[in-house]
Amino acid sequence: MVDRSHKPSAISAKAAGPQPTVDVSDNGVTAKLPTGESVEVLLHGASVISWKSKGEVENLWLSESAVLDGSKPVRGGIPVVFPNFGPAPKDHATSKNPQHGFARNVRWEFLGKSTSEGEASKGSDDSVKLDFGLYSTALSDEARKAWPYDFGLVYSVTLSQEGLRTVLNVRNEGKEAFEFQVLLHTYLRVKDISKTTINGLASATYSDKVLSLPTATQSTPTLSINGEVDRVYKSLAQDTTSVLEGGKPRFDVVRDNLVDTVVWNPWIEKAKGMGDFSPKDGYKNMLCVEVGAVDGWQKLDGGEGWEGGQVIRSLL
Ligand SMILES: O=P(O)(O)OC[C@H]1O[C@@H](O)[C@H](O)[C@@H](O)[C@@H]1O
Repeated sequence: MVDRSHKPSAISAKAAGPQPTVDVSDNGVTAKLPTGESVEVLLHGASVISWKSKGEVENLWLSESAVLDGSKPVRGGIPVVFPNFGPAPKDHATSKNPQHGFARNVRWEFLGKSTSEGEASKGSDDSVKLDFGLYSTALSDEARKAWPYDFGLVYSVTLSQEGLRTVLNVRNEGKEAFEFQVLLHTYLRVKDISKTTINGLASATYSDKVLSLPTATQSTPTLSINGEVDRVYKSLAQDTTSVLEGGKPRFDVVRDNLVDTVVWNPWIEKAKGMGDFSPKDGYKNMLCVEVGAVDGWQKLDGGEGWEGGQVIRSLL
């Protein structure tokens, strides 16, 4: 029977409510939820450059002199590191690639958005997912020569009230196997690095680039940052790394199919040496907690796929 009561159904009542907005420009994509959260992604490197929680709190640190015109990687936000982490090793197929690979330094394609309505009964929120793609066919001849594999990357950035999810899907579109590393180089914004601590790394093995130590063990349950830090924590048992401010939870960074985490803060001298790092005392307001698969290599046979990512929760 046709319902002529004109009572809105639960579904249409929800659909009639405010919807997420997505603005696409030549340079990037911005999405905003009706509850106030927002995310901004540059097509250059598919770099997330802003993620705000309800109340307009910016969660990511972006250098005031970050170069956003596509001529170099973005200093801040979340650059995507692929297919090599750090300087490419001489004896590997990535050896001709730049530091941290090419993905953060090329223009990606916006593939589209999808929105989903939350269901209170399942404890889920409204969310908006933005998909970005990068294919070997879009690389310059020079970049293709340096790393001559056929690949397809899809990077999905999902904004919800719960937090920000960023997931990278890698496909080997060719016949020949290739090896890669992945890192989501997240610059978290903190109020005061001297009051910031990190939990979730206890007893983990790490390499320390500042002290040139190939192997060390995290002896304290909590890590404080009192100087330059550049460590690769490997094969972490816990999937969550927590950042606290003044002892209060500020961020949870949850890894999915990624077992390593880099902790980086350049401190005074290294910050001075980076032309695109400002203000120069900006190291006091940032902390990189970078989830990845960077210890050794992921091997992907022709036609195969791999996926890994993170959810960052802002706990204010
Ligand atoms: O200056 P880049 O290439 O963005 O790299 C920044 C830092 O990135 C971190 O992931 C590395 O562990 C550091 O060694 C490096 O200095």
